[in-house]
Amino acid sequence: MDAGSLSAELREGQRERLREKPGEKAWGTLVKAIGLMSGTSMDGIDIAYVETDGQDVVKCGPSDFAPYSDAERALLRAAMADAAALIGPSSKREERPGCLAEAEAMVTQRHAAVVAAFLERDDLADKPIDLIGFHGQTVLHRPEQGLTMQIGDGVALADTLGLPVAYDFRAADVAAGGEGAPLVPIFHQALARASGFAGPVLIVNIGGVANVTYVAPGEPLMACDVGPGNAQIDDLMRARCGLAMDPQGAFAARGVVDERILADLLAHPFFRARPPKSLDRNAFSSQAIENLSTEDAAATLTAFTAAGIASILPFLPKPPARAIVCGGGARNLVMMEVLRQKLGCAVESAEAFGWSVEAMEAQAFAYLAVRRRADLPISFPLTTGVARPLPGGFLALPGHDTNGHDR
Ligand SMILES: Nc1ncnc2c1ncn2[C@@H]1O[C@H](COP(=O)(O)OP(=O)(O)OP(=O)(O)O)[C@@H](O)[C@H]1O
Ligand SMILES: CC(=O)N[C@H]1[C@@H]2OC[C@@H](O2)[C@@H](O)[C@@H]1O[C@H](C)C(=O)O
Repeated sequence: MDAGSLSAELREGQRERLREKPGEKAWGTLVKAIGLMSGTSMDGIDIAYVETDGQDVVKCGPSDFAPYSDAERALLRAAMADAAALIGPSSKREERPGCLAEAEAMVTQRHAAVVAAFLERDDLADKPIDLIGFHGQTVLHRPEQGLTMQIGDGVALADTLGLPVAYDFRAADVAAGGEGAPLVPIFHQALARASGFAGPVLIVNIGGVANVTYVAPGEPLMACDVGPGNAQIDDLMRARCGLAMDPQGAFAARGVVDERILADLLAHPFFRARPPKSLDRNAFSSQAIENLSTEDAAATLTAFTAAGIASILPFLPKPPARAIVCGGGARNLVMMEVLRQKLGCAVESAEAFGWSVEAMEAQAFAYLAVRRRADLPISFPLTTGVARPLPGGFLALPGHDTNGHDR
């Protein structure tokens, strides 16, 4: 079957479902999509269901999270170290040296299992899925060298699930001279527009790395990575206490910020660089906090993340009227408090607006998959630095090669 007849069959399936449910609102042009995100904190896989036209209409449904085991996380860390071998003028992003091939197979299989389990949910029983958005796991991000690598085999995932899969979303942007990240801003903009905020809004995502999106009526979408997120705090907690994170910021709350070390950390040239800009997970060293107590180190790293986020303020066209925080960092009470001090505006959790703290990125990749299918741009001059709005991602159809060619 070719790509055209497959999508015709999907469209027919969609009509069939609408016929079956006369009482339901006919979301004729909406695509039923699942988004999958394995973020830089490497804590696990977020999965979310979204119905969207890839533009203004976004209906978010159920979501879930599946943690990686310690062994899987160790394999991802080893893959990240092995990916560093690809840095250099002759590097090719298709290469999988060291344990990268094993890690990629694990990532693909775990995602397939997570989707299969998710589809068993009762609340998805009457929602046949049209499309999957598969981010994969970033193991290397060096846009200045034309290199960004997300492992995860989209073609294999499409075959395993028997569903179309959009994947490898960052490559086209980096190939066109962009930063390749962040990509979630166009989704943030859709949410913010639907909420009808009157003034400028700063959406702050605190995952492994922190990034922001600035949305203001009548102004172009603007976004960038802003500094470290939780990754260094997680590394500290794992190394010192065998914990996955600083729960609710409890360690940071008992510590004292080392202002000298904080100032040194903030002297990094990244914070003075104009956006667009993006970061590798391991861009910042944790050496400076090695001699501090765990509590003081956690307090200092938490303040570092919050100050990094605030460092974007001078680059914004107008001061934000409010900041909306998503990503796991929104669960860190100390982080939220320090952000309130540093941003000088109302700082609220995404949940205050009915948005998801945890599932936002997975939802975004469902939305971006739909944009891929519709050939709509996902990156923009003021989000990744790309010269003009650019679509991104490849589409794998079951039994077909990337972008629908028969195998
Ligand atoms: N209850 C909590 N208290 C403190 N920190 C938390 C809590 N829950 C989550 N976190 C932090 O959030 C992190 C996970 O955040 P998130 O899921 O947004 O990351 P991610 O998916 O890797 O994101 P990104 O791709 O944006 O880097 C955890 O590693 C942890 O540091
Ligand atoms: C290269 C890469 O994977 N970057 C991630 C990372 O995690 C947060 C921040 O750094 C952001 O730039 C991006 O992820 C989100 C999902 C994005 O593209 O918007």
